[in-house]
Amino acid sequence: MTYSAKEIFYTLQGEGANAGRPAVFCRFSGCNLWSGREEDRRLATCTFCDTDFVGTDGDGGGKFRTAQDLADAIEAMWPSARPDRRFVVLTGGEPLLQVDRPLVVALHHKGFKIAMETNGTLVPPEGIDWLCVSPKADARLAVRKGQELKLVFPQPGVDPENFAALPFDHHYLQPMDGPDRAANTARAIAYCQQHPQWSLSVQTHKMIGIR
Ligand SMILES: C[S@@+](CC[C@H](N)C(=O)[O-])C[C@H]1O[C@@H](n2cnc3c(N)ncnc32)[C@H](O)[C@@H]1O
Ligand SMILES: Nc1nc2[nH]cc(C(=O)O)c2c(=O)[nH]1
Ligand code: SF4
Ligand SMILES: [Mg+2]
Repeated sequence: MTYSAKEIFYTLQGEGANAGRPAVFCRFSGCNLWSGREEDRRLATCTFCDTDFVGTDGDGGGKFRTAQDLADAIEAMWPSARPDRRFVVLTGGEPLLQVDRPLVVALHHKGFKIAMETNGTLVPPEGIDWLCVSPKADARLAVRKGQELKLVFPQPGVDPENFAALPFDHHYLQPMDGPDRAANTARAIAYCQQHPQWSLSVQTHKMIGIR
């Protein structure tokens, strides 16, 4: 299996329950819900993406011929201190187009806790330690349990109550970024206050100016 990564970088997780935690991010190339080309956005299944996941030309990106090669590249981003705190976030694009058991095994072998950000349309391999599922209005949800459900809000035609009963440890609303971010944030705050099962996830990395 050859893996294509847009970029690999060391930062803090910006979103959800692990916000603030140092993490290596591996952003896989490609997605099953959008080509990543602006001219295709309007007709895509997922239309609000805030991410460039096309190609392998970002910092630390490239093609990795084996799971071992990719795990080595991820390990190289972690500082020498506290190997016991190793934490990687597999994202994209859609990581489940590429993440497989050999990669999970190779990362665990190096002592990484593995988190994943996924749109929930594809079934993950065994062994992901922290699964964050972010449902999209027009896509069938295949992954219906995990640690964190993080719904971008508001999405036309999506009622958060459709997901409230799914067995996740945390249910988050994340305001949709874009031209209406301020209004979307106000609506998400109001929704959480009225439906206290839900908590607000703010994209803290964008506020503090880190990746
Ligand atoms: C870029 S996606 C990559 C992982 C996966 N494809 C997914 O959608 O979950 C990472 C996270 O950013 C969220 N996201 C994407 N565009 C966003 C936007 N415009 N505003 C807020 N969150 C957004 C996604 O819903 C997801 O939780
Ligand atoms: N700092 C930081 N935190 C994030 N959490 C989820 C992200 C993503 O793009 O998947 C992301 C990201 O791109 N940067
Ligand atoms: S599913 Fe995720 S990566 Fe794909 S277009 Fe939507 S937000 Fe972006
Ligand atoms: Mg992001």
